[in-house]
Amino acid sequence: MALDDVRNRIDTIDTELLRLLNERAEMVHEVGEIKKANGLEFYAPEREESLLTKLAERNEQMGGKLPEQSVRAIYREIMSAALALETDFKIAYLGPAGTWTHQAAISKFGNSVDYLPQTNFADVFDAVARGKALYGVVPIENSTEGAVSHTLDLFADSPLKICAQVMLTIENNLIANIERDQITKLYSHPQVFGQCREWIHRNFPAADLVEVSSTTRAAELAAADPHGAALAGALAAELYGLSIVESSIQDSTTNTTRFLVLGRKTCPATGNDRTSIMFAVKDRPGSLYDALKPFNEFNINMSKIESRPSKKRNWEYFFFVDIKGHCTDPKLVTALEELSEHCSFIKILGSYPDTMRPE
Ligand SMILES: O=C(O)C(=O)C[C@]1(C(=O)O)C=C[C@@H](O)C=C1
Repeated sequence: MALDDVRNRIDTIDTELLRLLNERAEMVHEVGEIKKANGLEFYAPEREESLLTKLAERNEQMGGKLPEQSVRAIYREIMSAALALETDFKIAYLGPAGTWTHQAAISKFGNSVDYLPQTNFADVFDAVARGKALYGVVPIENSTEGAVSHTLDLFADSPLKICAQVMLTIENNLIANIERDQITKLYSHPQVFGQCREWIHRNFPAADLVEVSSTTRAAELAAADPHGAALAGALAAELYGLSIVESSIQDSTTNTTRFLVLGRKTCPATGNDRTSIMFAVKDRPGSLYDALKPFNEFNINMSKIESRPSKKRNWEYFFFVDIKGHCTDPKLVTALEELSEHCSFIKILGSYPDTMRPE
């Protein structure tokens, strides 16, 4: 076929696709009206999960040319447009624009919704609690650096629930607008310095390390410093017109950060869920051991445990535990009841799809 003929064929397909997308948008609008009338959540992570899984399966069955990742990316944007049609959809995130949290939020909610950058973790929680944003996105743990303790601490006094998680592969780069041999100062977020510790030791052992509040701020400062460079993502480099001097400098090739989506309600069960809880145990010997025993008894997989000072009383700790399953599963209900007997405080932070696939 001649080039023009193929392009004409593509034009016809695109017109048909557009007609179908608008037909879908009509349906989505109807879903939105039903949700409004019934006070339901507009964002439905469980439905998105099952839809994306089904589409990936169908694509494979039909021997589709598109890789699964592309199908998911295309539908991410279709659903983003759907959410924007259903309501005034705002997402608060740890800003400024260009941070890894911003990228995680976009990878979950797409480009059609509005994003509200916040200056710190508390403001993200606050924006959602006060209804300035429908959802918030915060980092919770990194595969090499561990827990983000700021986020954990904020759950103690928050009414918010976790409704989804986002896994993002983190690629840090050395970015600057000067030559490599002119660099004497490195700007970045402390977590990123931690993720690139060995690389810094090998490449810039004498450089001054300046810790700042975000990788975007690091890029901004590096752009104005004749001897400075930043360790940050590609989006931050683009925002401040910096070049990537060296890409992918993190010590671990599988450097991944897990982010949480916070909202007012948790997510319904999908069959593959994770539940996050926090609790404080009574002050007596063996209480933590006793508290965790029901998980063993009921064969519930515990994937994570962290502890943080409660900040309410000296030497009292909050434990943050993630378990496999949904908080409405009968065996989880019983195990959590048993656990609560050993606790001076317990809170279910939420149940949500346990997708470990990086976006
Ligand atoms: O099915 C729904 O609940 C919708 O709101 C529609 C839709 C979609 O585009 O398919 C959009 C957003 C939701 O998060 C999930 C699915």
